[in-house]
Amino acid sequence: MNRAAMTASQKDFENAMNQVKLLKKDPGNEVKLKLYALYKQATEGPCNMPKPGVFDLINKAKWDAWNTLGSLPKETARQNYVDLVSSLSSSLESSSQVEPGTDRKSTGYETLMVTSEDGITKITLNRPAKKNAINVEMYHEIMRALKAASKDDSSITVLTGNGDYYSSGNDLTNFTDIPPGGVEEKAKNSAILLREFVGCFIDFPKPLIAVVNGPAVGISVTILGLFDAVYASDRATFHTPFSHLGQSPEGCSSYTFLKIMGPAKATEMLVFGKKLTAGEACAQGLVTAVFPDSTFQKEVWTRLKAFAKLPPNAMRISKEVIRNREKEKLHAVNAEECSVLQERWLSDECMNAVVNFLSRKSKL
Ligand SMILES: CCCCC/C=C/C(=O)SCCNC(=O)CCNC(=O)[C@H](O)C(C)(C)COP(=O)(O)OP(=O)(O)OC[C@H]1O[C@@H](n2cnc3c(N)ncnc32)[C@H](O)[C@@H]1OP(=O)(O)O
Repeated sequence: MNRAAMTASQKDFENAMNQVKLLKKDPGNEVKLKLYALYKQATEGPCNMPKPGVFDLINKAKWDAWNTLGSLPKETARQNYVDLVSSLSSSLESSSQVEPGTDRKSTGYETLMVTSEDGITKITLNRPAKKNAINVEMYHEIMRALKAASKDDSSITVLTGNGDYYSSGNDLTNFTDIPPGGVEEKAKNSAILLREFVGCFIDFPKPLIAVVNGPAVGISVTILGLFDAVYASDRATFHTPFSHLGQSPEGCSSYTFLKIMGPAKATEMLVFGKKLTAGEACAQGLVTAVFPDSTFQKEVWTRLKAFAKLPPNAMRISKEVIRNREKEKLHAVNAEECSVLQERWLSDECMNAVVNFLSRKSKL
């Protein structure tokens, strides 16, 4: 009897492991850690591995989850794993039944909303609960959306944010997903991703407009120098706290900001991390126009719809004439900024700043 139950449980365990691979929705980090811990306990018994170092955030979280299970018997861990997967499968299935074919699914983007209407392709950063922080998936999706927009039949392209923030910049948890090659490989991959991401903005062929609906931080600010117009709500702020984060400027801002506002003002922002109000950013040339938050959407979209009626080829060619002679320079600046950052990401200053944010010791 006992033996039959154990055999059945082992089979269920294997089925459950397969079911996890087939889950359509990500169950979230907390659940994934529980699954990991139960799997390790069920297959290897109690955790007797040395505790990973403080910077090895992912392995430390895994170790903590496993270690918490103490001396839980292997069979119980196996059963708990099976129960957790079964509850997970039914809850994820039922939630997808409640919202069949939502907008996000139909557009094929997880972190963005992309619409095309009235000659305008609108790309909306859509992680409002995380202040539209740009995670790795969002970097890839923005590049995909820009490539699609460059070829669609819209005249202009707009980037904006959903919720109270435009974007809080790079998602600092991007730094916690360390590949087998360690932090050096992570820094190298991030530099490659960043270079490709910024390159898409440098090369974007149509008028590109930022509708800055709220505060903007880090890379969401620096790339504004590559936009053709920037409209801001008077609630928006512009903040590039690179020194606070042990990092250095990107998005070609080491070149564009100097041209836009001059070296003294650019240094205040990029080196000393001075946060600008929308009015200040407009006075310094980073922002095209500022509108009261209460009428922001109405005024901006009226203006954009009028722009989108202009002859698209003329706009595209005018942008080419204005921007093309700078392109080579911008790509060179982008490459240099990424290689400097690759080193910075490995510095104690940067690692401490990320750990402080993740352990909620510091906010901007
Ligand atoms: C691979 C390419 C790299 C490119 C290099 C790019 C560099 C940069 O962009 S540097 C700038 C990085 N950004 C930051 O340092 C901002 C960090 N965030 C904050 O300081 C604050 O969250 C805030 C001031 C933006 C907002 O504060 P508050 O209004 O108090 O809201 P919360 O802190 O409670 O945020 C809500 C929720 O969102 C999460 N979150 C916000 N920003 C980020 C972020 N940048 N990365 C990761 N997560 C972020 C925050 O953790 C909260 O999450 P929960 O605790 O789960 O609710």
